[in-house]
Amino acid sequence: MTRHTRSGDAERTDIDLALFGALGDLSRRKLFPALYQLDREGLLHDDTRLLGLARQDIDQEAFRERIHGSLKEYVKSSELDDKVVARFLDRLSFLSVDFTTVEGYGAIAEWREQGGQQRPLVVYLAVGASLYGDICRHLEASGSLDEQSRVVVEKPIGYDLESSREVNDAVGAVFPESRVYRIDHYLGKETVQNLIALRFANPLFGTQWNQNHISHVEITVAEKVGIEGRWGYFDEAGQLRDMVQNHLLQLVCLIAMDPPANLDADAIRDEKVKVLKALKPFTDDMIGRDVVRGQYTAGTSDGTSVPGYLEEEGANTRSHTETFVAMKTEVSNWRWAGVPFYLRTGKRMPEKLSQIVIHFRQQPHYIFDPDQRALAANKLIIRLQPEEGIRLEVLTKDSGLDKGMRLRRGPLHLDFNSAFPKARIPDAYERLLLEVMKGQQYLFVRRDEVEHAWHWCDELIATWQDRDEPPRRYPAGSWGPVASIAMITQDGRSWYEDY
Ligand SMILES: NC(=O)C1=CN([C@@H]2O[C@H](COP(=O)(O)OP(=O)(O)OC[C@H]3O[C@@H](n4cnc5c(N)ncnc54)[C@H](OP(=O)(O)O)[C@@H]3O)[C@@H](O)[C@H]2O)C=CC1
Ligand SMILES: O=C1O[C@H](COP(=O)(O)O)[C@@H](O)[C@H](O)[C@H]1O
Repeated sequence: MTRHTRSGDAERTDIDLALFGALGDLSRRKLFPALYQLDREGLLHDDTRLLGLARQDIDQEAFRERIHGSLKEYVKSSELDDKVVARFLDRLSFLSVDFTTVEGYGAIAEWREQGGQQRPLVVYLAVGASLYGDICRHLEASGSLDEQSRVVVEKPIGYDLESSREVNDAVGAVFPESRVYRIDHYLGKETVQNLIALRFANPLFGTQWNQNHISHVEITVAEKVGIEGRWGYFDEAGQLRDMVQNHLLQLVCLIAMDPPANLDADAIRDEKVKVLKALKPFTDDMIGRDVVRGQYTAGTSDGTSVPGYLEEEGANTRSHTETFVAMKTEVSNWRWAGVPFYLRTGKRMPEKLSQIVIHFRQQPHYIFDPDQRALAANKLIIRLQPEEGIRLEVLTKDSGLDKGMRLRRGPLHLDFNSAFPKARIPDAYERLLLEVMKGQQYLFVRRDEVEHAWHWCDELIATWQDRDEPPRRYPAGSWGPVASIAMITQDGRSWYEDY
């Protein structure tokens, strides 16, 4: 078993991994490339075995060929090492199973036995949530599990609070919470984890992190892509369920939470739950003023014409599903009362950009040029992607004999790529898979977090539905509906645009 230390060192953990949905998009694009990278970094135990499961009836060789193809497509050629590729492919086996019937599951127990020694089984469910219950039950019934087995489940966990409870109940009937790993891949991103280090390792920020010193917080998660051929899924969900319920609310939690007593998973997750419980519910009049829903129309992306949402393949041309949301919310507690959190996320924006901007308050008494007053506040910009880094905007005197005491805004900049040039920034799934293997849950979402997040979103969606308003249009390649700019300017502020 793994010995975990606070410095992150861990012996390589010997596990068996059973990947359900091994021929799907997520496995191809993310999971196999991430597992390969772990092997390349020497983080997979020599004896670790990987079993792919899907419906298609293909043999071992064809499976390995497919996975080799995925590595060639999704791993940089400079990172493909023939020796490691051969070793990695050698770990793979494949089983064709219909996940909905118990018959095929006996072969999984046999594969476990062939492996000889008793190593923990990690079950990764890279399939739709409607299959989670069947898979867990059949695994148990076929004797494939023991008290060390753990399960990894993908988002979305349901469609609303009620359906998420059904999914969690079905998984929980077989696996106790301490062995359930709910993925939110944003928690695996390097800079997101850095939020914990930044806030709780630096006294400078620790003492300033509250409503006395911070005027407002901005979170932007802009995507350049549209819905990528996923109309069926996306139109049911919309951007609120697809991005806000999980990724953006997790970011809010990490910014707003109180310091945990230690770095144990439950200490961190207890604090996150308190934030979710303190999110201010939206009333009908707040929705009209503080929330903007948008849907993209035809426009351009990287200079090329792209269709609008309603012209995407498979579209229902009357859909009111939102592809953009901007909102002002608040965490109603002593630390944050009166501090707006402005969130926005959308598809088909001009660029892929995820960043958090912490706006500090101005000095209580201002003594410089009145024309420069708007400049006079520090900002902390935490860039999640691309070009991960942290920048603190500070004010200094503009140099030159003729400048008097004119102020100049300048950055104290920590760009991870240039500060740590040899360190490859791992993909989120690499970090998350490694933590599952080590049996560490702090980067995974606990059931009550999911449920509080759904509760808050469900109330918002119910009010939207009562209002029955169509989303506002924005052309693909823009920063969203004009109303999202008006929403923040009504408070005398603007979205941070120094990209
Ligand atoms: N794709 C992505 O980028 C992301 C996906 N997710 C989540 O990950 C999960 C998987 O998504 P994705 O990879 O896109 O899905 P896909 O539809 O691309 O893949 C599904 C996989 O499951 C297998 N499968 C489905 N039903 C059965 C069945 N009854 N019996 C056996 N095998 C079955 C398919 O096998 P076969 O090919 O043989 O039919 C296929 O390998 C979903 O929950 C999704 O929401 C989350 C975040 C991002
Ligand atoms: O979970 C999801 O995330 C992606 C965006 O992830 P990122 O790591 O590229 O920022 C989003 O496109 C997708 O719709 C959503 O399901």
